[in-house]
Order: sequence, then structure tokens, then C-alpha cells
Amino acid sequence: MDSRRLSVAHARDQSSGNGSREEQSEAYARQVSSQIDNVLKAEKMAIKKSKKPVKVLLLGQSESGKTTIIKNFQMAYAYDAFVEERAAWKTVIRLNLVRSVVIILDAVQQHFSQSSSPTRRSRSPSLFHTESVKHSSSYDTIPAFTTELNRCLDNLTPLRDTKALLERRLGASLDSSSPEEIGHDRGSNPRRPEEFSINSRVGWRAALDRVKPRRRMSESGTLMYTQNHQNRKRSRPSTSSEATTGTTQTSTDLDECGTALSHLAHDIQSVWTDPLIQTILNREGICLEEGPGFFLDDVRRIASPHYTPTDDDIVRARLRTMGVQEYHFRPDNPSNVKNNGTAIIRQRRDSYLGREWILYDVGGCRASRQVWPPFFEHINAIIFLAPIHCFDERLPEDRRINRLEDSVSLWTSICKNKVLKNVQLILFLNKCDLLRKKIARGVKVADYVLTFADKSNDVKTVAKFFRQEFYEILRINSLERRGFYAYLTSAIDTRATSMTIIAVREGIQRKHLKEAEII
Ligand SMILES: Nc1nc2c(ncn2[C@@H]2O[C@H](COP(=O)(O)OP(=O)(O)OP(=O)(O)O)[C@@H](O)[C@H]2O)c(=O)[nH]1
Ligand SMILES: [Mg+2]
Repeated sequence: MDSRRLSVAHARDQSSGNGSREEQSEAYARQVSSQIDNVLKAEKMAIKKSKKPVKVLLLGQSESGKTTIIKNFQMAYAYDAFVEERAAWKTVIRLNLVRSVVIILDAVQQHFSQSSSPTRRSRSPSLFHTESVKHSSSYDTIPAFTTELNRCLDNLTPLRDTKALLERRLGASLDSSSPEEIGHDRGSNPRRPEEFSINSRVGWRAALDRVKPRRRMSESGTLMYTQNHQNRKRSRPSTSSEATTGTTQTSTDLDECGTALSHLAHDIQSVWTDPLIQTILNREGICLEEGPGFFLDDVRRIASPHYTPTDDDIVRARLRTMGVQEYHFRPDNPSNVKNNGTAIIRQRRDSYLGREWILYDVGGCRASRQVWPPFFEHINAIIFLAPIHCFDERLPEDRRINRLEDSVSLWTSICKNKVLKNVQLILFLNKCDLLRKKIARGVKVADYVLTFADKSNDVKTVAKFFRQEFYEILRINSLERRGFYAYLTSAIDTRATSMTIIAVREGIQRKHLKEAEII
């Protein structure tokens, strides 16, 4: 029995045999007893509450870095599971590489189709004929294609088929962007051929599983399972013979793609580093280095038959998310808990150890956003990603909309959402490394953001300015007073991001402890 009840019973015994004093005493005892009941009930509730998983939703426009942040969480708290996926990421990384090559081929094709020279058309036996450029008045300043460059470009043409095959093998669903949506914008990265994505019926992790070497999954990872919300019922598990045949075919195809790539590594590198190609890409406004899934500088390593992706490669790989994916972690390892409180607080905090965290990763493109609201109901925190470098870019899915404006309007709607009024909002102003590069290239923020006016165009001032803008939006639109937690991040810098993740985890946990009245 609880010791507080014992002392009340003892007080009651001592007061017996004394008329009205006895009644008073009994009333008092009843009152104390009921107070104790309430305290016990509250504690029970708090413990129950503390056992609930922490649910965190990652939001932000497409390519803001949501999945990349999830990978950082995996590296920090489910490294075994992260390592399990290494072999499967190889295919995605190679697909990213091939896609970059196809973007170059398209840009060269575009370059030729823009030329009005009849000589070019009549004299070009192949798309990349040398002489044609020489006779083009509008391309006088572009150096001539060498025979060697033509040969390399011709050799790379079959990579279009390789790309299609890799996508098919990964269970691809191609983005149905119309040609109008793949517009031209000199301020950004305008050529956006249809982007590979795994649709929610398949689930990208499931797709990755399909191309993994066949071996039993280890149970050692703390990543417990991933579930695809939208189509759980629709997907039919394949029979073992189907799975075996499919997997054999898939690995044969992938082996062939790997061999083709290793034979073409030299040509890819020659094309990528050719000054003429660089000029054409420049003219087309294409900056592949700053785009998602850029691996052209690592072509020899990635095309090697013995290639195994590094952690950094996996974090830099691009696989667009569609639908909702959830990730389960148990990050509260006893060694992570700082011994910074009194014994009782420590003891109570310890009851949190082993608590489950669920992170929800959603697709950020406009068409995917309607699946977000059902997740608002039961979440504890939102990590909102706003790419800070994209003030001069447009949405790939709608070329009329500026990417920064899109981020700002999303952030505004999250801040003012009634259902989210008590939810902790954490802002990641991501892609700071790209902001640095862009500013170094001489891009002026004031040319795109009028309110930036004549402020100094350096990274620190720009970052401070955007941080303040997002803060003002939160302050003005929040229905309840709430704290502003903002971080400047470069999600591909895993070391720096791991520190941010620790701070974010502790911040979310502190709010929980507070809500459960533990501290
Ligand atoms: N340079 C740089 N690249 C980043 C950064 N964060 C993410 N990326 C890259 O940007 C690309 C897109 O990131 P994702 O995490 O797939 O973006 P997402 O928000 O999940 O996009 P959707 O799934 O389409 O909603 C990937 O290739 C990442 O490696 C960053 O801070 N700096
Ligand atoms: Mg994603």
C-alpha cells in the first residue's frame, strides 16, 4: 500500500474516541485520501503519457531535404538499418548519375535544335556532328565539337535506355510533368526531365529491398519497420517463385547496367569536363553541381564494378518521396541521457528511456500535399524544411511559382493552422552550403527579394534576414504563443547535422516531459 495512505490511517487511529474532533478528523482524512488519489491518478496518467511514442512530421516543399534529414536520424539512431540499405542505394546513386548524363544529352540536343543553321541539319550524320557548330552564326562563340567529343556523346546515347531500365527495375513511376512544366529559368536549374520517383503503391524502401542482394535482414537495427500508409491493403505480396524470378531478372539487368556504366566511365568524364559542354550547360542555365543527386565528379568511383556507396553518397542520393513513409526509432539510449538533475528528476527521466519515436516523411511536391493534414492530429512536433538558397528558383512542378514564396506560404499555413496550435514547430533553413555557393557566384538576393533592399549580400546577412522573416511569420500567425526554434542546416553535412539532431531531440523531449508534468 502507498506510504501516504498508511500515515493517514495512522492519524485516523490516533483521533478515535473524541466526538466532534473525531468527525473533523475523519473528514480531514477523507480529504487527504482523495488528494492522494488525485496525485496517484495524475502520476499514472503521466507515466502512461510518457510511454506514448513521440511523433514528428517532416514537412516542406519537394527537394527541401526531408528525406535527407531522415537519413541523418537513421545514421544517428539506427545505423545498423542504415547500413543494411547500402547495397540497395547503389542502384539509386547510379540512376542519379545516369540521369545527369541524360540531362547533358538533352541540353546538347536542345542546343542543336535551337540553331537555325540548315547546314547543321543537312550535314550532321549524328546529333553531335562537329562541323555543324562552326557554321552556325548564333553559336559563333562556342568552340567546335571535336571528333572525340562527338564520339563520346554518341557512345553515351544508350544511357537513355539504361536510365529507363533502372527506373523500371526500381518500380518507377515517372513524374508526369508536361513539357511546359519543364521550363527555362536562367536563375535556377531549369531543365527538369521527368523525375524518377517511387510511387506510394510500391514504397521506396520496398523498391530498394527488391534490388538488394538476397540475404536475411538483421534484427540488430533499431529501425523497426517502415510502413506505407496509403496502399497497405492494395499491395499483394508476391509469391516466392515470382519474387525469385523477378529478383534474378532484376539483378541480371542491374549487373548489365553496372557493366555498361563501367565501360562508359571515361566517356562520361570526358563529356562532363569538356569546356564546350560546360558552355552549353551554362547557356541553358543548368547547374548540375547544385542540383539533387549530383555524382558526376565521382563517376570513376561510382562506375567501378567494386563500388560500394559511402555514407555521404547515400545522404546525397536523390529519390523523390511520394505518399507517406514512417520510421521508428528508439533514440533514448541511457548513455545519451545527461546526468544534470536531482535524483528524482533523473529517476523520472529514466522512465522515458526506450521510448519510441516515429518520424513521418512525406512527399513535398504540390500534388502530394493533400496527404499531409490527416497527420496533423496526433503529432508532437513538426520539422519544417525551407531551402534557403532557392530565392531565385521556381518550382519544378509549377514554373510560375517562386520556390521561396512557396516555402513562405507553406510555413504561414502551418503556423496559423488551428489543429497545430500546440504543436512544436522546428524550422530548418536548409541548403546553406548552396546559398554560400550561389552568393559566391554573384547572385544578388535583392534582385529577387524586394524587402532585402540594400543589405549586404553576404551569407551571414542573408541567413539572418530569412531567419527573421520566418520568425515574423510565426509570431504574427500563431494562435498561441510559441517558441521559435530555427536552425541553419546543410543536411548533406552529416557531422554538423548530427549536432542539430541531438539539440532537436532534446528540445522535443523537454517539451514532452513538461507536458507530462515530469519536470
Ligand atoms: N547541397 C545540399 N544538398 C542537399 C541538402 N539537403 C538535401 N540535399 C539534397 O537535395 C536532394 C533532395 O533532398 P530530399 O531529401 O530528397 O528532398 P525531399 O524534401 O525529401 O523531397 P521530396 O521527397 O520530393 O518531397 C537530395 O539529393 C539531397 O541529397 C543540403 O543541405 N545541401
Ligand atoms: Mg523525400
